[in-house]
Amino acid sequence: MSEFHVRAAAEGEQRACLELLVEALHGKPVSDEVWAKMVASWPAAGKFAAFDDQGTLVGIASSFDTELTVPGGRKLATAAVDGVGVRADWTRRGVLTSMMAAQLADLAARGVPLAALHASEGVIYGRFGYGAATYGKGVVVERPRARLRDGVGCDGVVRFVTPAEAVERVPALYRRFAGDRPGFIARPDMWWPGFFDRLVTGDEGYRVAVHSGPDGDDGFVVYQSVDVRDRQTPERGALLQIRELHAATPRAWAGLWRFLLSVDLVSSVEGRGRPMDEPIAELLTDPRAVNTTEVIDDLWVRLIDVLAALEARTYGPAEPVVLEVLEVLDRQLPANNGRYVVGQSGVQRTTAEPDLRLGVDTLASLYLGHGLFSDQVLAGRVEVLDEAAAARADTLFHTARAPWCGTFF
Ligand SMILES: CC(=O)SCCNC(=O)CCNC(=O)[C@H](O)C(C)(C)COP(=O)(O)OP(=O)(O)OC[C@H]1O[C@@H](n2cnc3c(N)ncnc32)[C@H](O)[C@@H]1OP(=O)(O)O
Repeated sequence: MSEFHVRAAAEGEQRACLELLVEALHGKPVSDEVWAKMVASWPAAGKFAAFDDQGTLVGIASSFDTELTVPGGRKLATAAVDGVGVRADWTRRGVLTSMMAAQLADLAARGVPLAALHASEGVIYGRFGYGAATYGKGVVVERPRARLRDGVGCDGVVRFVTPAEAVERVPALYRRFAGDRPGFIARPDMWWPGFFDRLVTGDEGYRVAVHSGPDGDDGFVVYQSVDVRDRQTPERGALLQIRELHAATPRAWAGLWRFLLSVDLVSSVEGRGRPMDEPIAELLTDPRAVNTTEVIDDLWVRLIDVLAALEARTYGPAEPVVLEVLEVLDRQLPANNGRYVVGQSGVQRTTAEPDLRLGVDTLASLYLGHGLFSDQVLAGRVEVLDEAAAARADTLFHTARAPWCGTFF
């Protein structure tokens, strides 16, 4: 069987890496025009590549450096893993496993405590220590039934901005509230051109509207209008599909929803991957105007440095628990193996007897506040050594707001 080796990608290999990734994801070939737009946001740095014994590229694992907001509001250095692919004639021979090992070792050596990604399939990344840490829901609001309660979202104004204004204003606006919720990531400058080129300044024709409240601009929505009428349903109006809706305050958020639900000739407003706790039904006189159409895993998180990650977040009001954390594969990041006492007054390594024992992938899925230790006990993913401990851990790790990323990378 042919051999392969993995190394950091070198300058000049970026386009081949992108072409391989796009092909693995069944996208269109990378034209010169597309490459010219991508080149600035697709550096060689942060890429591990696999080559066969002829030196031909067969796999790519890419990441960029960013920050992720953890419960309590601290922003922790994070590798956003933004492109993973293995050439179809090289899959299931350990190429991804080798690239993940190289990437994790590099991140650990550089002192990056977290990695995060959006997974193409739910079965790939658990074996590398990732856990599904945030979820999003799909919603469709039937506009004819959707009457807002009196006064909801009335104290601001919404205005369209041109594509050029959007490019100018929206990144700064996003920066103002990017730290708001566990799971948010900072969007580096190189993230935005791809977003605007694809959706706003290119052919897709998304509209961008900005909300202004008493203190100025405080939210924005990016959406497109899809004509779904046909001969059988001439009475139907358009479907508005939200791509992004972010706001600094609940009032700005409500004002943006008011705007979307006020657009004429619209039958429904759809959002995908919205926060699990987004209270749209609460705005309406008839909560049944809102249909939840799907729940999908959003951000997968990997704790590369378990102690640093646990120390960085805050905890709810409960007595401490001692967690025994096991790496999924000992050879990956063995320094993480051990016992940690976790409580409101801090986190330390300990030699005390453990209350709960769990894999680093399970801890990652609970880290940002999604889900309950108790449920993971039922799933056999948390071993209980002290019967009262799971309920304590539930309270310690719970967050008031559901974690959510809301940025696709
Ligand atoms: C963050 C992102 O970019 S997500 C996008 C990920 N990329 C894609 O989905 C593109 C299409 N798929 C691919 O390129 C490849 O199939 C990859 C990257 C998913 C997997 O690469 P491979 O080199 O085949 O993985 P590798 O051989 O190291 O497999 C390791 C283990 O994971 C399993 N595995 C890997 N991919 C899958 C999968 N899609 N479904 C089920 N099991 C899988 C393998 O069976 C193997 O299991 P084992 O250790 O029990 O034998």
